[in-house]
Amino acid sequence: MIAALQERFDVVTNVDDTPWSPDEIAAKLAGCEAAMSTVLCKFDASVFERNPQLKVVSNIAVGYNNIDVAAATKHGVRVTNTPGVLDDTTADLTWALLMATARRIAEADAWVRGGEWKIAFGMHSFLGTDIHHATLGIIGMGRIGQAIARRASGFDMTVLYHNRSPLPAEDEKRLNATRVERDELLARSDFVVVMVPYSPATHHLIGAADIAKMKPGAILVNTARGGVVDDAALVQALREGRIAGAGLDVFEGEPKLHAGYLDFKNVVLTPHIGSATRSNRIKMCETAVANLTAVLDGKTPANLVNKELA
Ligand SMILES: O=CC(=O)O
Repeated sequence: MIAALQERFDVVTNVDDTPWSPDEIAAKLAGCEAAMSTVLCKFDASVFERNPQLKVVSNIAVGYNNIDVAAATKHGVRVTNTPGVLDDTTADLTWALLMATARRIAEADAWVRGGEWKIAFGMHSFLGTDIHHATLGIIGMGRIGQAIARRASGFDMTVLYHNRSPLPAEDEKRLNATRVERDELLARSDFVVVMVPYSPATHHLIGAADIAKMKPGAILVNTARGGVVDDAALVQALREGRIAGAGLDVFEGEPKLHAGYLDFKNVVLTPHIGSATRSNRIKMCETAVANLTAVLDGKTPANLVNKELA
């Protein structure tokens, strides 16, 4: 991908996944018209103030909470993202976490590797939670939420969802999903999946009071963004045995983790890998290149976040 960009542009790269600070980004972008970034790099207002020549920040992600979009817009900088291409990949990981938590896969794997398997079939060993015919509640029924719902039909699940606005009736029918209020979803679901973007409005959307409304045997899955779930509240609820477990791919302040999570075998942890398959990452990069190139060619990019700059 970098080679493709180099055919047309002078490219400065940072390929080793070490995030640059806003100050470093501002300095490295001196003279640059375009930036391409992962969610690791924070583009705050100072980056835009110090780089009036900048035309576009092309994020290689669907989320863009690493970018101060209001500041970008104020400086006429287009912000783009990569929606769509990663929906199925992220839905797959969400299901992997849901199933691993329900059936205690990580815990059982560690047990076998630790040489603890002495009796061939344990009548009471690793009893988990049934997924089939259970109720799945999805908070945030955008494209990824819908991809998660589609997968539930193979498990004969009841699918509830909560969204600001209801889906069109034909989509609800196709997904076999029913819109309910958030409290009802929390109270009825065996699996609660959060799939909303992070913003000040969704900060700690799932906090202590919400977890308290969940069924005691329920499992919470977050593959959306750290900060949407209040980690301290979740750790406390797990400590009190309020819910059966959690599958988590994203954390507040990641890669730092709330240390409490490490105390629980009924929590499955992955390091923000929702979109991490080889073919999907290639698609994300291709989309990001197309967005960036469109702006530099004076065209409206397909995935413009600050649409007022179209
Ligand atoms: O977290 C990854 C993304 O937003 O694409």
